Amino acid sequence: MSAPKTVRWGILATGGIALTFTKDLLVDPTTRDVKHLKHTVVAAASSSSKSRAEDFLKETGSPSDAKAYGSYEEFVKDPNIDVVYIATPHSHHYQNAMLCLEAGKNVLCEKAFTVNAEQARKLAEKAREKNLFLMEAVWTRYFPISIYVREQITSGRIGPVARVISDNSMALDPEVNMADGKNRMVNPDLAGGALLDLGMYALTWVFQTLYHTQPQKDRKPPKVLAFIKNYEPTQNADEHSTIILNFPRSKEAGGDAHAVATTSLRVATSPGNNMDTPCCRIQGPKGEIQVFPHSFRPTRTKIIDSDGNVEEKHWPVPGPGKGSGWYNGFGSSMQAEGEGQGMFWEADEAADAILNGRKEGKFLGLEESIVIMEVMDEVRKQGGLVYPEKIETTKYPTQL
Ligand SMILES: NC(=O)C1=CN([C@@H]2O[C@H](COP(=O)(O)OP(=O)(O)OC[C@H]3O[C@@H](n4cnc5c(N)ncnc54)[C@H](OP(=O)(O)O)[C@@H]3O)[C@@H](O)[C@H]2O)C=CC1
Ligand SMILES: O=C1OC[C@@H](O)[C@H](O)[C@H]1O
Repeated sequence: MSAPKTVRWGILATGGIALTFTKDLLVDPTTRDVKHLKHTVVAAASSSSKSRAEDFLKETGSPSDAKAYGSYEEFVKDPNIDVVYIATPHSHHYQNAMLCLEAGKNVLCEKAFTVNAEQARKLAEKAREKNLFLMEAVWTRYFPISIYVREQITSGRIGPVARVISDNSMALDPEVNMADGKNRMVNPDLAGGALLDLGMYALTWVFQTLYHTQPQKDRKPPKVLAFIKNYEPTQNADEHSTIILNFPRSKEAGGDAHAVATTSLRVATSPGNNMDTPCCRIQGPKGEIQVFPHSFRPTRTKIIDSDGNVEEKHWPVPGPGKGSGWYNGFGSSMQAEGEGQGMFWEADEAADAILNGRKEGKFLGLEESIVIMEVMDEVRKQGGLVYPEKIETTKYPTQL
Protein backbone atom coordinates (compact mmCIF):
# COMPACT_ATOMS: atom_id res chain seq x y z
CA MET A 1 0.00 0.00 0.00
CA SER A 2 1.46 3.40 -1.00
CA ALA A 3 1.73 6.28 1.49
CA PRO A 4 -1.43 8.38 1.92
CA LYS A 5 -1.57 11.58 -0.11
CA THR A 6 -2.22 14.81 1.78
CA VAL A 7 -4.79 17.39 0.74
CA ARG A 8 -4.18 20.94 2.01
CA TRP A 9 -7.27 22.81 3.18
CA GLY A 10 -7.96 26.49 3.63
CA ILE A 11 -10.89 27.45 5.85
CA LEU A 12 -12.86 30.54 4.84
CA ALA A 13 -14.71 31.96 7.91
CA THR A 14 -14.32 31.07 11.54
CA GLY A 15 -17.89 30.65 12.87
CA GLY A 16 -19.67 27.69 14.44
CA ILE A 17 -19.63 25.16 11.62
CA ALA A 18 -16.12 26.10 10.51
CA LEU A 19 -14.91 25.05 13.97
CA THR A 20 -16.80 21.77 13.90
CA PHE A 21 -15.79 20.90 10.34
CA THR A 22 -12.11 21.69 10.94
CA LYS A 23 -11.94 19.62 14.13
CA ASP A 24 -13.56 16.73 12.26
CA LEU A 25 -11.19 17.23 9.31
CA LEU A 26 -8.23 16.72 11.64
CA VAL A 27 -9.51 13.41 13.04
CA ASP A 28 -7.16 10.61 11.89
CA PRO A 29 -8.79 9.11 8.72
CA THR A 30 -7.69 5.58 9.69
CA THR A 31 -10.29 5.71 12.51
CA ARG A 32 -12.87 5.39 9.71
CA ASP A 33 -10.77 3.03 7.59
CA VAL A 34 -9.62 5.65 5.12
CA LYS A 35 -6.01 4.88 4.33
CA HIS A 36 -5.27 6.51 0.97
CA LEU A 37 -5.54 10.16 1.98
CA LYS A 38 -4.95 12.62 4.78
CA HIS A 39 -6.13 16.15 5.45
CA THR A 40 -4.19 19.09 6.75
CA VAL A 41 -5.11 22.73 7.36
CA VAL A 42 -2.68 25.24 5.86
CA ALA A 43 -4.67 28.47 6.26
CA ALA A 44 -7.75 30.09 7.74
CA ALA A 45 -9.32 33.46 7.04
CA SER A 46 -11.59 35.70 9.03
CA SER A 47 -13.30 38.75 7.58
CA SER A 48 -13.29 40.23 11.10
CA SER A 49 -9.58 40.17 11.96
CA LYS A 50 -6.34 38.24 11.57
CA SER A 51 -6.28 37.53 15.30
CA ARG A 52 -9.66 35.80 15.03
CA ALA A 53 -8.18 33.51 12.38
CA GLU A 54 -5.16 32.89 14.64
CA ASP A 55 -7.44 31.94 17.54
CA PHE A 56 -9.42 29.68 15.24
CA LEU A 57 -6.29 27.82 14.12
CA LYS A 58 -5.27 27.31 17.77
CA GLU A 59 -8.71 26.19 18.89
CA THR A 60 -8.99 23.64 16.10
CA GLY A 61 -5.54 22.18 16.79
CA SER A 62 -4.40 23.04 13.25
CA PRO A 63 -0.66 22.69 12.48
CA SER A 64 1.39 25.52 14.02
CA ASP A 65 2.64 26.71 10.62
CA ALA A 66 -0.89 27.21 9.21
CA LYS A 67 -1.32 30.84 8.10
CA ALA A 68 -3.92 33.22 9.48
CA TYR A 69 -5.46 35.86 7.23
CA GLY A 70 -7.60 38.87 8.14
CA SER A 71 -9.23 39.04 4.70
CA TYR A 72 -10.74 36.48 2.33
CA GLU A 73 -9.19 38.31 -0.66
CA GLU A 74 -5.64 37.84 0.66
CA PHE A 75 -6.31 34.26 1.73
CA VAL A 76 -7.39 33.01 -1.72
CA LYS A 77 -3.99 34.04 -3.10
CA ASP A 78 -2.20 31.55 -0.82
CA PRO A 79 -0.51 29.08 -3.22
CA ASN A 80 -0.42 26.29 -0.61
CA ILE A 81 -4.20 25.80 -0.50
CA ASP A 82 -5.57 22.88 -2.56
CA VAL A 83 -9.22 23.32 -1.57
CA VAL A 84 -11.24 25.93 0.29
CA TYR A 85 -14.06 25.08 2.70
CA ILE A 86 -16.58 27.97 2.72
CA ALA A 87 -18.46 28.39 6.00
CA THR A 88 -20.13 31.78 5.75
CA PRO A 89 -23.95 32.32 5.85
CA HIS A 90 -25.91 31.28 2.70
CA SER A 91 -26.18 34.93 1.62
CA HIS A 92 -22.41 35.05 1.12
CA HIS A 93 -21.76 31.71 -0.61
CA TYR A 94 -22.09 33.02 -4.16
CA GLN A 95 -19.67 35.91 -3.69
CA ASN A 96 -17.21 33.84 -1.63
CA ALA A 97 -17.24 30.82 -3.96
CA MET A 98 -16.80 33.07 -7.01
CA LEU A 99 -13.81 34.70 -5.28
CA CYS A 100 -12.21 31.28 -4.70
CA LEU A 101 -12.94 29.94 -8.20
CA GLU A 102 -11.64 33.12 -9.85
CA ALA A 103 -8.45 32.64 -7.82
CA GLY A 104 -8.13 29.07 -9.13
CA LYS A 105 -9.14 27.25 -5.93
CA ASN A 106 -11.20 24.07 -5.63
CA VAL A 107 -14.24 24.63 -3.42
CA LEU A 108 -16.37 22.76 -0.90
CA CYS A 109 -19.19 25.20 -0.07
CA GLU A 110 -21.60 24.87 2.85
CA LYS A 111 -25.33 24.39 2.30
CA ALA A 112 -27.60 25.95 1.18
CA PHE A 113 -25.33 26.14 -1.88
CA THR A 114 -26.47 29.63 -2.88
CA VAL A 115 -29.48 31.91 -2.39
CA ASN A 116 -31.05 30.92 -5.73
CA ALA A 117 -30.60 28.57 -8.69
CA GLU A 118 -29.21 31.22 -11.02
CA GLN A 119 -26.28 31.80 -8.65
CA ALA A 120 -25.68 28.03 -8.49
CA ARG A 121 -25.67 27.81 -12.30
CA LYS A 122 -23.13 30.62 -12.55
CA LEU A 123 -20.82 28.92 -10.03
CA ALA A 124 -21.09 25.62 -11.90
CA GLU A 125 -20.20 27.42 -15.16
CA LYS A 126 -17.22 29.11 -13.54
CA ALA A 127 -15.94 25.85 -12.05
CA ARG A 128 -16.19 24.16 -15.48
CA GLU A 129 -14.51 27.08 -17.20
CA LYS A 130 -11.62 26.94 -14.72
CA ASN A 131 -11.56 23.12 -14.55
CA LEU A 132 -11.95 23.18 -10.77
CA PHE A 133 -13.70 20.95 -8.25
CA LEU A 134 -16.92 22.39 -6.80
CA MET A 135 -19.30 20.65 -4.40
CA GLU A 136 -22.12 21.68 -2.08
CA ALA A 137 -21.22 20.48 1.41
CA VAL A 138 -24.28 18.37 2.17
CA TRP A 139 -22.42 16.14 4.62
CA THR A 140 -25.38 13.81 5.19
CA ARG A 141 -25.16 12.44 1.64
CA TYR A 142 -21.74 10.90 2.46
CA PHE A 143 -22.78 9.14 5.69
CA PRO A 144 -22.67 5.31 5.40
CA ILE A 145 -26.31 5.31 6.56
CA SER A 146 -27.29 7.36 3.48
CA ILE A 147 -25.34 5.04 1.19
CA TYR A 148 -27.11 2.06 2.81
CA VAL A 149 -30.58 3.59 2.37
CA ARG A 150 -29.91 4.39 -1.29
CA GLU A 151 -28.64 0.82 -1.82
CA GLN A 152 -31.77 -0.63 -0.20
CA ILE A 153 -33.83 1.38 -2.67
CA THR A 154 -31.84 0.54 -5.80
CA SER A 155 -31.75 -3.15 -4.83
CA GLY A 156 -35.58 -3.13 -4.88
CA ARG A 157 -35.95 -4.03 -1.20
CA ILE A 158 -39.15 -1.98 -0.77
CA GLY A 159 -40.15 -1.93 -4.45
CA PRO A 160 -40.30 1.29 -6.48
CA VAL A 161 -40.50 4.17 -3.99
CA ALA A 162 -44.03 5.54 -4.16
CA ARG A 163 -43.92 8.20 -1.48
CA VAL A 164 -41.46 9.97 0.82
CA ILE A 165 -42.40 11.96 3.91
CA SER A 166 -39.50 14.01 5.19
CA ASP A 167 -39.15 16.62 7.91
CA ASN A 168 -36.39 18.70 9.37
CA SER A 169 -37.65 20.99 12.07
CA MET A 170 -36.20 22.42 15.25
CA ALA A 171 -38.08 24.29 17.98
CA LEU A 172 -35.64 27.18 18.26
CA ASP A 173 -37.90 29.52 20.22
CA PRO A 174 -36.99 32.41 17.93
CA GLU A 175 -38.56 35.24 19.95
CA VAL A 176 -36.34 34.26 22.87
CA ASN A 177 -33.15 33.11 21.13
CA MET A 178 -33.21 35.48 18.17
CA ALA A 179 -35.01 38.46 19.64
CA ASP A 180 -32.93 41.12 17.88
CA GLY A 181 -33.63 39.56 14.44
CA LYS A 182 -29.92 39.52 13.60
CA ASN A 183 -29.40 35.77 13.97
CA ARG A 184 -28.75 34.19 10.56
CA MET A 185 -31.75 31.86 11.05
CA VAL A 186 -34.23 34.76 10.85
CA ASN A 187 -32.25 37.57 9.24
CA PRO A 188 -33.31 38.26 5.60
CA ASP A 189 -29.94 39.90 4.87
CA LEU A 190 -28.32 36.52 5.58
CA ALA A 191 -30.96 34.56 3.59
CA GLY A 192 -32.53 33.47 6.86
CA GLY A 193 -35.51 31.19 7.44
CA ALA A 194 -36.18 27.52 7.87
CA LEU A 195 -36.24 26.60 4.16
CA LEU A 196 -32.65 27.25 3.11
CA ASP A 197 -31.14 26.23 6.43
CA LEU A 198 -33.18 23.24 7.65
CA GLY A 199 -35.62 22.53 4.81
CA MET A 200 -32.80 21.68 2.44
CA TYR A 201 -32.18 18.54 4.56
CA ALA A 202 -35.83 17.52 4.27
CA LEU A 203 -35.35 17.96 0.52
CA THR A 204 -32.02 16.11 0.67
CA TRP A 205 -33.82 12.95 1.79
CA VAL A 206 -36.53 13.42 -0.82
CA PHE A 207 -33.95 13.89 -3.55
CA GLN A 208 -31.50 11.23 -2.50
CA THR A 209 -34.27 8.62 -2.39
CA LEU A 210 -36.49 9.67 -5.32
CA TYR A 211 -34.11 11.44 -7.70
CA HIS A 212 -30.54 10.29 -7.09
CA THR A 213 -31.55 6.62 -7.08
CA GLN A 214 -32.86 6.89 -10.66
CA PRO A 215 -30.48 6.33 -13.59
CA GLN A 216 -29.09 9.74 -14.55
CA LYS A 217 -30.94 9.84 -17.89
CA ASP A 218 -34.30 9.25 -16.17
CA ARG A 219 -34.00 11.97 -13.51
CA LYS A 220 -36.64 14.63 -14.00
CA PRO A 221 -37.21 17.73 -11.84
CA PRO A 222 -40.36 17.54 -9.69
CA LYS A 223 -43.50 19.68 -9.82
CA VAL A 224 -43.89 21.71 -6.65
CA LEU A 225 -46.78 23.03 -4.57
CA ALA A 226 -45.79 24.98 -1.47
CA PHE A 227 -46.87 27.10 1.45
CA ILE A 228 -44.73 29.42 3.51
CA LYS A 229 -45.44 31.08 6.82
CA ASN A 230 -43.17 34.03 7.46
CA TYR A 231 -41.58 34.80 10.79
CA GLU A 232 -43.52 37.93 11.80
CA PRO A 233 -40.84 40.03 13.51
CA THR A 234 -38.35 40.11 10.62
CA GLN A 235 -40.65 39.13 7.70
CA ASN A 236 -39.00 37.68 4.60
CA ALA A 237 -37.58 34.69 6.44
CA ASP A 238 -39.85 31.64 6.71
CA GLU A 239 -40.65 29.99 10.02
CA HIS A 240 -42.38 27.04 8.32
CA SER A 241 -42.33 25.80 4.76
CA THR A 242 -44.45 22.90 3.57
CA ILE A 243 -43.72 21.41 0.16
CA ILE A 244 -45.55 18.80 -1.91
CA LEU A 245 -43.59 17.34 -4.80
CA ASN A 246 -44.51 15.14 -7.75
CA PHE A 247 -41.58 13.32 -9.37
CA PRO A 248 -42.44 12.25 -12.93
CA ARG A 249 -41.37 8.64 -13.56
CA SER A 250 -42.06 6.14 -16.30
CA LYS A 251 -44.64 3.39 -15.78
CA GLU A 252 -41.83 0.79 -15.76
CA ALA A 253 -40.08 2.69 -12.96
CA GLY A 254 -43.25 2.66 -10.85
CA GLY A 255 -45.02 5.75 -12.21
CA ASP A 256 -45.03 9.20 -10.61
CA ALA A 257 -43.86 9.38 -7.00
CA HIS A 258 -44.95 11.85 -4.36
CA ALA A 259 -43.13 13.52 -1.52
CA VAL A 260 -43.96 15.86 1.32
CA ALA A 261 -41.08 17.88 2.74
CA THR A 262 -41.66 20.03 5.80
CA THR A 263 -39.48 22.34 7.83
CA SER A 264 -39.91 24.65 10.75
CA LEU A 265 -37.90 26.65 13.22
CA ARG A 266 -40.82 26.80 15.66
CA VAL A 267 -41.79 23.14 16.14
CA ALA A 268 -39.49 20.10 16.27
CA THR A 269 -39.20 16.83 14.37
CA SER A 270 -38.31 15.21 17.69
CA PRO A 271 -39.86 17.21 20.54
CA GLY A 272 -37.71 17.14 23.67
CA ASN A 273 -35.02 15.30 21.68
CA ASN A 274 -37.20 12.19 21.72
CA MET A 275 -35.46 10.02 19.15
CA ASP A 276 -38.44 7.82 18.28
CA THR A 277 -39.93 10.02 15.57
CA PRO A 278 -38.57 9.19 12.12
CA CYS A 279 -37.32 12.24 10.24
CA CYS A 280 -37.97 10.42 6.99
CA ARG A 281 -40.29 7.61 5.83
CA ILE A 282 -39.57 6.10 2.43
CA GLN A 283 -42.51 4.00 1.33
CA GLY A 284 -42.79 1.35 -1.35
CA PRO A 285 -45.22 -1.50 -2.02
CA LYS A 286 -42.92 -4.01 -0.32
CA GLY A 287 -42.19 -2.00 2.80
CA GLU A 288 -40.96 1.17 4.39
CA ILE A 289 -37.57 2.55 5.39
CA GLN A 290 -37.53 4.87 8.38
CA VAL A 291 -34.60 7.12 9.27
CA PHE A 292 -33.88 8.52 12.78
CA PRO A 293 -33.42 10.96 14.44
CA HIS A 294 -32.42 14.20 12.70
CA SER A 295 -32.20 14.29 8.96
CA PHE A 296 -28.83 16.07 8.96
CA ARG A 297 -27.05 13.55 11.24
CA PRO A 298 -29.04 10.32 11.17
CA THR A 299 -27.80 7.35 13.18
CA ARG A 300 -30.57 4.71 12.98
CA THR A 301 -32.67 2.97 10.34
CA LYS A 302 -35.69 0.74 10.59
CA ILE A 303 -36.96 -1.27 7.65
CA ILE A 304 -40.49 -2.56 8.05
CA ASP A 305 -41.28 -5.14 5.38
CA SER A 306 -44.87 -5.49 4.21
CA ASP A 307 -45.12 -8.82 6.12
CA GLY A 308 -44.42 -6.92 9.36
CA ASN A 309 -40.81 -8.04 9.77
CA VAL A 310 -38.70 -5.24 11.31
CA GLU A 311 -34.97 -4.80 10.78
CA GLU A 312 -33.28 -2.11 12.84
CA LYS A 313 -29.70 -0.89 12.40
CA HIS A 314 -27.57 1.59 14.31
CA TRP A 315 -25.02 3.76 12.53
CA PRO A 316 -22.68 5.29 15.10
CA VAL A 317 -20.29 7.94 13.81
CA PRO A 318 -16.69 6.80 14.38
CA GLY A 319 -14.41 8.87 16.61
CA PRO A 320 -12.36 9.87 18.30
CA GLY A 321 -14.88 12.65 18.55
CA LYS A 322 -13.21 14.35 21.46
CA GLY A 323 -13.27 18.02 20.56
CA SER A 324 -14.89 17.50 17.18
CA GLY A 325 -18.15 18.04 19.03
CA TRP A 326 -21.74 18.12 17.82
CA TYR A 327 -22.79 21.57 16.71
CA ASN A 328 -26.34 22.61 16.05
CA GLY A 329 -25.80 26.32 16.25
CA PHE A 330 -27.62 26.50 19.58
CA GLY A 331 -25.35 24.57 21.88
CA SER A 332 -27.38 21.38 22.36
CA SER A 333 -25.73 17.99 22.09
CA MET A 334 -26.86 14.76 20.47
CA GLN A 335 -23.44 13.24 20.11
CA ALA A 336 -22.64 9.99 21.88
CA GLU A 337 -19.43 9.71 23.90
CA GLY A 338 -16.40 9.22 21.64
CA GLU A 339 -18.27 9.87 18.40
CA GLY A 340 -17.15 12.28 15.70
CA GLN A 341 -19.53 14.72 14.10
CA GLY A 342 -19.44 12.97 10.72
CA MET A 343 -18.33 15.87 8.56
CA PHE A 344 -15.10 14.03 7.68
CA TRP A 345 -16.91 11.82 5.18
CA GLU A 346 -17.75 14.74 2.88
CA ALA A 347 -14.19 16.03 3.34
CA ASP A 348 -12.85 12.59 2.31
CA GLU A 349 -15.01 12.70 -0.80
CA ALA A 350 -13.82 16.20 -1.75
CA ALA A 351 -10.17 15.21 -1.18
CA ASP A 352 -10.54 11.95 -3.10
CA ALA A 353 -12.12 13.82 -6.01
CA ILE A 354 -9.31 16.36 -6.07
CA LEU A 355 -6.60 13.68 -5.90
CA ASN A 356 -8.26 11.78 -8.74
CA GLY A 357 -9.13 14.74 -10.96
CA ARG A 358 -12.90 14.49 -10.47
CA LYS A 359 -14.64 17.86 -10.55
CA GLU A 360 -17.90 17.08 -8.72
CA GLY A 361 -19.21 15.20 -5.72
CA LYS A 362 -20.07 11.55 -6.22
CA PHE A 363 -23.36 11.61 -4.31
CA LEU A 364 -24.40 15.18 -5.06
CA GLY A 365 -23.32 16.65 -8.36
CA LEU A 366 -23.84 20.22 -9.50
CA GLU A 367 -26.85 19.39 -11.68
CA GLU A 368 -28.71 18.00 -8.65
CA SER A 369 -27.69 20.92 -6.40
CA ILE A 370 -29.09 23.26 -9.06
CA VAL A 371 -32.40 21.34 -9.32
CA ILE A 372 -32.77 21.51 -5.53
CA MET A 373 -32.11 25.26 -5.63
CA GLU A 374 -34.78 25.51 -8.37
CA VAL A 375 -37.25 23.75 -6.06
CA MET A 376 -36.43 26.18 -3.24
CA ASP A 377 -36.81 29.13 -5.69
CA GLU A 378 -40.27 27.82 -6.61
CA VAL A 379 -41.23 27.40 -2.95
CA ARG A 380 -40.18 30.98 -2.24
CA LYS A 381 -42.02 32.20 -5.36
CA GLN A 382 -45.27 30.49 -4.34
CA GLY A 383 -44.84 31.65 -0.74
CA GLY A 384 -43.85 35.21 -1.68
CA LEU A 385 -40.50 35.10 0.08
CA VAL A 386 -38.00 37.49 -1.53
CA TYR A 387 -34.57 38.33 -0.16
CA PRO A 388 -32.78 41.67 -0.63
CA GLU A 389 -31.49 42.19 -4.19
CA LYS A 390 -27.85 42.42 -3.08
CA ILE A 391 -27.92 38.76 -1.96
CA GLU A 392 -30.12 37.49 -4.85
CA THR A 393 -27.90 39.06 -7.52
CA THR A 394 -25.43 37.17 -9.70
CA LYS A 395 -23.38 40.33 -10.18
CA TYR A 396 -19.85 39.64 -9.03
CA PRO A 397 -18.27 41.27 -7.18
CA THR A 398 -21.02 42.79 -5.04
CA GLN A 399 -20.23 44.28 -1.65
CA LEU A 400 -22.46 42.60 0.99
N1 LIG B 1 -23.38 21.20 7.70
C1 LIG B 1 -23.86 21.55 8.88
O1 LIG B 1 -24.10 20.75 9.75
C2 LIG B 1 -24.06 22.96 9.18
C3 LIG B 1 -23.96 23.89 8.18
N2 LIG B 1 -24.15 25.20 8.45
C4 LIG B 1 -24.01 26.14 7.32
O2 LIG B 1 -22.79 26.85 7.49
C5 LIG B 1 -22.95 28.21 7.18
C6 LIG B 1 -22.48 29.05 8.37
O3 LIG B 1 -23.27 28.74 9.51
P1 LIG B 1 -22.71 28.97 11.00
O4 LIG B 1 -21.34 28.49 11.12
O5 LIG B 1 -23.74 28.43 11.91
O6 LIG B 1 -22.75 30.55 11.08
P2 LIG B 1 -21.93 31.48 12.06
O7 LIG B 1 -22.71 32.73 12.14
O8 LIG B 1 -21.56 30.78 13.30
O9 LIG B 1 -20.58 31.76 11.25
C7 LIG B 1 -20.57 32.39 10.02
C8 LIG B 1 -19.21 33.04 9.80
O10 LIG B 1 -19.22 33.64 8.52
C9 LIG B 1 -18.42 34.80 8.53
N3 LIG B 1 -19.16 35.94 8.00
C10 LIG B 1 -18.77 36.71 6.97
N4 LIG B 1 -19.63 37.69 6.75
C11 LIG B 1 -20.62 37.55 7.64
C12 LIG B 1 -21.80 38.29 7.92
N5 LIG B 1 -22.14 39.38 7.23
N6 LIG B 1 -22.58 37.87 8.93
C13 LIG B 1 -22.27 36.77 9.64
N7 LIG B 1 -21.15 36.04 9.42
C14 LIG B 1 -20.33 36.43 8.44
C15 LIG B 1 -17.98 35.04 9.95
O11 LIG B 1 -16.66 34.55 10.06
P3 LIG B 1 -15.38 35.52 9.98
O12 LIG B 1 -15.70 36.68 10.87
O13 LIG B 1 -14.29 34.69 10.47
O14 LIG B 1 -15.21 35.94 8.56
C16 LIG B 1 -18.89 34.16 10.77
O15 LIG B 1 -18.28 33.68 11.92
C17 LIG B 1 -24.40 28.40 6.77
O16 LIG B 1 -24.48 28.38 5.37
C18 LIG B 1 -25.12 27.18 7.34
O17 LIG B 1 -26.20 26.76 6.57
C19 LIG B 1 -24.39 25.64 9.72
C20 LIG B 1 -24.51 24.76 10.75
C21 LIG B 1 -24.41 23.34 10.57
O1 LIG C 1 -26.86 22.45 8.67
C1 LIG C 1 -27.41 22.54 9.74
O2 LIG C 1 -27.55 21.44 10.48
C2 LIG C 1 -27.77 21.53 11.84
C3 LIG C 1 -28.68 22.68 12.17
O3 LIG C 1 -28.83 22.81 13.51
C4 LIG C 1 -28.13 23.96 11.59
O4 LIG C 1 -28.99 25.03 11.88
C5 LIG C 1 -28.02 23.79 10.13
O5 LIG C 1 -27.42 24.92 9.56
